[in-house]
Amino acid sequence: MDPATEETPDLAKSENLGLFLRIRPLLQSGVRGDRNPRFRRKSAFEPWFQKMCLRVKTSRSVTLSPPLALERGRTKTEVYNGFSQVFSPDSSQEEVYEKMMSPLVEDFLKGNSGMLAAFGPSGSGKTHTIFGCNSQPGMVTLALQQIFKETSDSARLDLIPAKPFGLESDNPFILYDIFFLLRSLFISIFEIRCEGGKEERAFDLSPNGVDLTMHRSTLKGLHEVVISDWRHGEFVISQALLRRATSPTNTNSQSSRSQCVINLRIVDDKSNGEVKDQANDGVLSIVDLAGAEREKRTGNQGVRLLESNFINKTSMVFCLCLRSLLEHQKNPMKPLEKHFQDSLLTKYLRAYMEGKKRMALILTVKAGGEDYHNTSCLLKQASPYMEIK
Ligand SMILES: Nc1ncnc2c1ncn2[C@@H]1O[C@H](COP(=O)(O)OP(=O)(O)OP(=O)(O)O)[C@@H](O)[C@H]1O
Repeated sequence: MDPATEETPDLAKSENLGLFLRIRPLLQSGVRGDRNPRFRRKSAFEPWFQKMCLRVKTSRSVTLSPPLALERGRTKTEVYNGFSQVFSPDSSQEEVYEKMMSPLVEDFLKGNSGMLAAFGPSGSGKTHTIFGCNSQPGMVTLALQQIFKETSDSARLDLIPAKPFGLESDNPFILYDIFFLLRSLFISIFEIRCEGGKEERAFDLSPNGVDLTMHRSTLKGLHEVVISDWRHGEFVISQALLRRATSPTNTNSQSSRSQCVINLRIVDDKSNGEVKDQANDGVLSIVDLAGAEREKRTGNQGVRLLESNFINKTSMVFCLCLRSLLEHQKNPMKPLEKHFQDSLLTKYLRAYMEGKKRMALILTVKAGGEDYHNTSCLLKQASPYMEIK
């Protein structure tokens, strides 16, 4: 097969962890997001093609080349192959959604749990991918749209012939309401942060949300909001994000300073009044990790530096869990290390860290010459995860 037209593996059938790579477009110098003056000055004189360290080779592989200044040393061009899909800098949110998120949502609508986590250096586009903006809605909004579209479509199919509750109308809004008498969608959203270098803690970001405590892998006190349609869901999330910890740094004008998790849960048969065990419901978790950062690059000091240490530690623990899972799967004699205990996020995501539930990772990277080190570290570290079952 022509490598340029390689097909994305069918995520629903594949047993492997979905590992996606998205390359952020180069933002113009001085545009928010690239604020380190040292790099801005240098790159102003370089032609655009010299600024690129990462290029799409095929739909599933990339070529990483050191910037010219580094090339004189020992480093050379490397190819990273086997991603579920590589998204080029001009890929749209819809394209990313279609290839990466939609199979997880379809699985979720069948009652299965799943998780998508965005992972990558600070400023590489994790938050943009997950939440997007008004003109480019992200994975969460697009997922809500798909959930409400598919559920109202299936309501139409299931309910019109039966004419439930004696309704004669074929008004789709009425049918849609009928559907949600039978099923409800709940959203919860929380962040894990570390204030002033103290112990990490979880905070509910929903209205009237409180501090949360974790018992085993369950958060006590996490509030769920019932969602009536996708716009309502989008509104709840946008309000919650106003409460999320963000700060300007040298690498991102609005850098996330916390790990943020959104959970969607559909509950069936609300009308029969039975209280079901929530543990059996399918939950779709979407995780926006705070971006690992190098001190030299961010120039963080004081509180920002303490936050950085927390962010880097969580990223490291997350990677150690996946590394251990991979080694254990390759050699079952090798025990699965209990790294998940070392951070709140991995404790919460334990089932995923132990390979018991389906997950997908999207690695986000910047392709500028000055991003070579960060991009190279991430690809070296994370590309083996594509072998995880
Ligand atoms: N695909 C994209 N298209 C256009 N702009 C993008 C894209 N990805 C990221 N950006 C822009 O780049 C900047 C940094 O992105 P974002 O805040 O999503 O990074 P991040 O990885 O979440 O960083 P951090 O870990 O510091 O929170 C933002 O201004 C964002 O709008």
